[in-house]
Parts: sequence; structure tokens; C-alpha cells
Amino acid sequence: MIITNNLSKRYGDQTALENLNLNIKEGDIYCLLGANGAGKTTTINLLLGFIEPSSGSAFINQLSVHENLKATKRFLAYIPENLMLYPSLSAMENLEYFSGIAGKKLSSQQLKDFLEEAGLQSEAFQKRISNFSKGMRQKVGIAIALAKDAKVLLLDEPTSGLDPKASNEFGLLLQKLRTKGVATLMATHDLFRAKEVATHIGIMKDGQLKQQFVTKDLSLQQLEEAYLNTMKYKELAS
Ligand SMILES: Nc1ncnc2c1ncn2[C@@H]1O[C@H](COP(=O)(O)OP(=O)(O)OP(=O)(O)O)[C@@H](O)[C@H]1O
Repeated sequence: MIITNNLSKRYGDQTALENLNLNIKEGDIYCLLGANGAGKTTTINLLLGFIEPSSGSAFINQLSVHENLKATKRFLAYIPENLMLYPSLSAMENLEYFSGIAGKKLSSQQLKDFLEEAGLQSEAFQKRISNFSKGMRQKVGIAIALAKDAKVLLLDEPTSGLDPKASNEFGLLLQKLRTKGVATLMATHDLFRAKEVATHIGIMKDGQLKQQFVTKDLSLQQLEEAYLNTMKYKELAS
């Protein structure tokens, strides 16, 4: 579903991403961990076609992002740290608008069903987004992904700033999407949430993927040790 082959991005002499190789399959939740500047957002921006690779390639559902950008967007849903929705529109109106852009014309009942499936309380359906918490906005984002029937979900720091309950709810939603076969790539600083929701975890540093794990093969403590050890090399080197 999501494949990158030696994907690289350079800005002058600065290497933001170096030879990244990922193969994220249907039903996988792959969490990219790494300190600030590790290359997580660069990876997501390359998969979205927001930026061009310096070398290497990326594929969404077997289509080259570089050569078929428009076609790849049909399969994608993207939830950034702060999801841009129309604040003066309600949850239903936002969902109607964004699924319209994705070519889906939904009935009022379908809109409600998707918002409910995304875990939004029914009292909030008709309320303006401007009054929503971050957790509620993220649920509208998931509803948009559900309505679009996205095969690939890209998430950049989706749980930062969420309280533990909202973060837990968000994790449960990702599990639900996983059972529908969605392939998810999530950039995060949250080791605990990564351990909770991911099927696979990659640790990045300085634009390189340093370690990869199948999540069930390690404990939270082992993950934390692996993360800290990877970061330690940087301190020793600098
Ligand atoms: N437009 C740009 N011009 C120059 N350098 C850039 C640009 N965008 C990113 N970089 C550099 O690329 C590197 C990777 O940045 P990136 O934003 O991908 O890191 P990140 O892992 O997402 O970090 P964070 O956790 O802070 O979001 C950083 O050193 C950053 O300064």
C-alpha cells in the first residue's frame, strides 16, 4: 500500500531524508518515531506530493506519487497535527464539503453514520467546529477518511496535545480502520501511543531509518531503551 524505495530529500547540503525504504501493507499501522528534525514530516510530505524527492521513489497503492499524484490522492487521507476544517461550518457541513471534494455525495443519514463511526457524540454533529476540542476535530478527520473510503492514512503528530482519554480513543479508531484494511503511517513523539496502536515501529534520526520493529516483539521498556540508545549516538557524535 505504501512503498518507498531509497526515498531521499536534500535541501542544499542538508539531508532531510536519506534512502528511506518502507513497505507498509494493508492493515499495518506503522509509527515513525524520532526527535525533532529526524525526517518524519519530510517523509509524509513526500508521500503527499507536497515536495519532490531528490532521488528515490514512493508508491501509494502501486501508483507512483511522482507520476500519478492526482490518482494517488484518491486513496489517501491525511490528518496533520492541526486539521484544517472550516470553523464556521458544523461537523456535518465540513464532512459534506470534504467528502464532496473527494467525489462522494452523501445523504444526511450517511454523514451522521460516518461521524458516529468516528466516535463523535451526536450532540456535536450540528455544532460549529470552532467550538470543538482537538480530539473532536480529529474525529471529524477520521470521519472524512471513512467517508472517502481511504486505503491509506497519513498522520503527523495526531495525538500531540490530546489528553490521555482522547489519545486512547484516537488509538482505538486507528485499530478500527486497521480492521478495514487501511494502511496507516503515523509520525509521532509518543512512544506509549506508538506501542499501544502500531503493528510496526521505525526509529528515525538525522533523516535515516535506524531501527525497525514488529511492535509485539518488544515491551514498552525495550522500545524506550531502543529509542534512547538511538538518540544517544547523536549526543556522543556531536
Ligand atoms: N524546506 C526546508 N528547507 C530546509 N531544510 C528543511 C526544510 N524542511 C525540512 N528541513 C530540514 O529537514 C530535516 C527534517 O525535518 P522534518 O520536519 O522532516 O523533521 P521531523 O522529524 O518531522 O521533526 P519534528 O518532530 O520537529 O516535526 C530538519 O533538519 C529540517 O530542518
